Parts: sequence; structure tokens; C-alpha cells
Amino acid sequence: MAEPVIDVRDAGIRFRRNRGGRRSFKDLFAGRNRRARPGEFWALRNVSVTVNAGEAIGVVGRNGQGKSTLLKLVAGVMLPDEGRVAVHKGVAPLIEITGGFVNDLTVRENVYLTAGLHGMTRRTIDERFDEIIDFAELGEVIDTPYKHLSSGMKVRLAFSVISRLDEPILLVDEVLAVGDKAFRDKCYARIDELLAGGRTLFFVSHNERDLKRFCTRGLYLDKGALALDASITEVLERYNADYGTPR
Ligand SMILES: Nc1ncnc2c1ncn2[C@@H]1O[C@H](COP(=O)(O)OP(=O)(O)OP(=O)(O)O)[C@@H](O)[C@H]1O
Repeated sequence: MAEPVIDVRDAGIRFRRNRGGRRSFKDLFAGRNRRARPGEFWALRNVSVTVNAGEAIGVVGRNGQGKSTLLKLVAGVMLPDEGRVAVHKGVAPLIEITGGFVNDLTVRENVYLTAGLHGMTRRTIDERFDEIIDFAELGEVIDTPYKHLSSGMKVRLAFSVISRLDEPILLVDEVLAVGDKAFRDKCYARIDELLAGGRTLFFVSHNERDLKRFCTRGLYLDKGALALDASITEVLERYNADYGTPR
């Protein structure tokens, strides 16, 4: 029996285009009206998706079409303005380089903090710590503040910690593109292992080969709407037909 782990129903989220995008005090009492106010736009609207445990989903679309926003809704770091997003299992989000890591804490402290926030006990972290550091190849900077790592090193740390969490749902945005090739290959081998172990994957990428490697199902976002939810092959065909071959 298929077991739904994510249920997105008619979800919509709107943003402001201009800076200082705070809504006014008066807006707080105006209710969540369904029309975007001046300067606002719907980054996603009328999106409905049900995901079953163990599915590997590739999210495609041109820049700025709402892919990262969809992942943030699933991660629970953003809330929809319309509709609902129900996530029934824990999420390991690899969605922003800086996500969750604290600049002034060391690499070691950040590993404990992030894994701890995802419910891992101190003892389990102790057990996995060396392996996390070895995978990230960051043995020499364990006691260095996070802010002094290069962007590639930050990605290594994030991937290594997040992929060692026990959360059943893994969200991977394009962060991996920053890593060098050898590291990327290692990450991909780990994602293979996680999928074989039954994890559910949301994968945002502009790389057709990677999408085909991991994903069976695709979501094509275009102009803030879900243009197609089908097999990854069909989704890539449609996307290519609309906009040419992705990089
Ligand atoms: N916090 C925010 N405030 C205002 N606008 C935002 C915010 N986050 C995203 N946007 C806007 O929402 C739209 C969708 O952004 P999103 O990052 O989801 O696109 P994407 O499909 O992931 O793009 P890319 O392929 O470039 O990563 C864009 O127009 C973006 O500028």
C-alpha cells in the first residue's frame, strides 16, 4: 500500500517584489485575502502534489519558477498563504548553504547543534561524528568557526551532516553544484544508498543526467504553477520542448 508522506493541497505563496517587503500593521487585520496586493506576486499557486514514501522526485523549471520555494514549503521554513502543506515524516533539508549553521560556532559545535535539532541523541552524534567529518574531509578544521570555511567546505559539511540524519525525507536543492566533482560523486553515491534504504527524495536540479539518475517522477514548475506532474522522462521532454535542453 502506498503511504503518503507529503500532501500539498492547492498551495499558494506570494512575495513582495520590492525591498522593505513588510506588510503593514493594518494588513495584519485585513485577513488573508486572495488577491495579491500591489507589488506582490504569487511565486506558486494552485499547487497540489501527493508524494508516497520512497518516491524520488525531480523538480525542474527555469530560474525563478518556484522550485526552491516548493522545497521550503515542504521543509516547513515557509508557510503557504493559501491551501495547505502536510508533511507526515521528518525532513532533512539541504536547501541553503547556510541553512541551520551558525557562523560563530565551530564545525564541531555546528555538527552537534544541527544533528541535535533533528532529534539525534548526543550519544549517536558521538558515534557518527568521525564519519561525518571524514566524509566531509574537514578533519583539519574541526575547531574552526563555520564562517571561515570556503563555500565548497560549507556544502561538504552540510551534506555530510544532513545525509547522516535519520529523517525519512531528504530535500536536495542545487547546493551540490558548488562542490568539486570528486565530492559530488561521493554525494551521489550516498544519495543512491539513501534511496535504496527507502528514503523519499525531492531533488532540484538543472542537470538532466542527475535528474534521470535519481528520480522516477518529475514536477515541472512554470510561471508559478505546476505545469506537469509525470514520469521524469515525460517531464524533461516537455521542459525541453518548451525551453530547450537544460544545462
Ligand atoms: N523571500 C522572498 N521574498 C521575495 N521574493 C522571493 C523570496 N523567495 C523567493 N522569491 C521570488 O520567488 C520566485 C521563485 O523563487 P525560487 O527561488 O523558488 O525559484 P527557483 O525556481 O528555485 O529558481 P532557481 O532555478 O533560480 O533557483 C522568484 O521570483 C524569487 O525572486
